[in-house]
Amino acid sequence: MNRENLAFAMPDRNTEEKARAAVDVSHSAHDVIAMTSAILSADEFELFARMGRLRAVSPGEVLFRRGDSGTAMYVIARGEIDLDFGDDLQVKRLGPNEFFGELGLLIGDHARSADAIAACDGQLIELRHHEFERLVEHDPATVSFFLRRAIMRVVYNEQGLIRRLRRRNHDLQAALDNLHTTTHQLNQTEELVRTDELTGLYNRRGLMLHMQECREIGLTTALGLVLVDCDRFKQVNDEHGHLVGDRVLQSVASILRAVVGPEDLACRLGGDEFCLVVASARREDVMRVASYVVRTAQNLLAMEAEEGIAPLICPLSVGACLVEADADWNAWYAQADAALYRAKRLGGGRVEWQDPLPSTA
Ligand SMILES: Nc1nc2c(ncn2[C@@H]2O[C@H](COP(=O)(O)OP(=O)(O)OP(=O)(O)O)[C@@H](O)[C@H]2O)c(=O)[nH]1
Repeated sequence: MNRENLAFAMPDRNTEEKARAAVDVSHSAHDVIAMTSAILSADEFELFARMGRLRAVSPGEVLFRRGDSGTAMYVIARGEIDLDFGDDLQVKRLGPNEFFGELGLLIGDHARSADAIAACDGQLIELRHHEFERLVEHDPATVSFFLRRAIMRVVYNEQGLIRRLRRRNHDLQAALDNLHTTTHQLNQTEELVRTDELTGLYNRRGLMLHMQECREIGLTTALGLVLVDCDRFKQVNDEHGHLVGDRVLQSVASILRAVVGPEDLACRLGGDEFCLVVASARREDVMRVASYVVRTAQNLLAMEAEEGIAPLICPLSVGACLVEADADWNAWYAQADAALYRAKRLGGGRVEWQDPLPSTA
């Protein structure tokens, strides 16, 4: 190689001193930085310049792409090269006297870990894998120093990568924890939106959402609907106060909770009106549930009367029916309410059944 052409590229005193310092392998921070830098010492540069070939590059020229199999190392004699490691890793810009692609020289057929692209006009020294033996024969001491530097650089880069991965892992874990917390809060909020505050049963909104979900999963079988209304509840409030009235409503909720199966749903529709959606298409199952509700209230009332305590419950009127899962809530309610109305008219504290009403369409 013409040494005059390379005169401009020879490392200056500073660069050389930095690299020389790296020859001393005591592991001070400074040494590690010098050893892991890509700036060649004067000896290294001279050796590579003597044994390699000059290659001119123009801006944007691609030397290799990530994943390409490489068998050459490059030393920058003039100009700048960008190494792009992809993802969100920072592009590394190398300048004069720096080297890259060393694993191509040292081990040959090595998959490149970055794109190498010329940032401007420049000149590179190219050394191929098969020339490695020649380098060793020519100047084993400098090659040995270069090898040590190359290994340290790989280890240093790897440690940097591990640190970055750990940090990213930590960030991901924090984001995941955040997501869990938010999901939990959303679930809690959704639960609150669906729940009646006083009794803990589903509220009307919860019932509507439940019906919507049943339709979305394609539930088409008939269901039982049990409409429950307190008898003379206003009187409880008037005679014993609102708090006692609240406690009575909570007792009704407890009876409903006790009778529902895992597939059924208990709901407070509002005021002193409740309902049960029973997952059965059999009249006898629905009537069993409805009768249990009325009888339990009656039994509790009998106990109260014996003990002469403030009311914990009141008589309940119930209307029961079978409804089509795909019919709308108004049709369900109208059918059950017809039965409930009869139960009230007959004096309350009883169950009435209603077959499907004639269609009004
Ligand atoms: N304590 C209490 N009372 C409520 C609540 N919500 C509604 N009420 C009262 O419940 C009463 C319901 O009265 P009505 O609809 O006349 O029912 P009722 O007195 O049971 O009459 P019948 O159903 O005909 O036997 C009203 O006085 C409402 O103020 C509540 O959350 N707590």
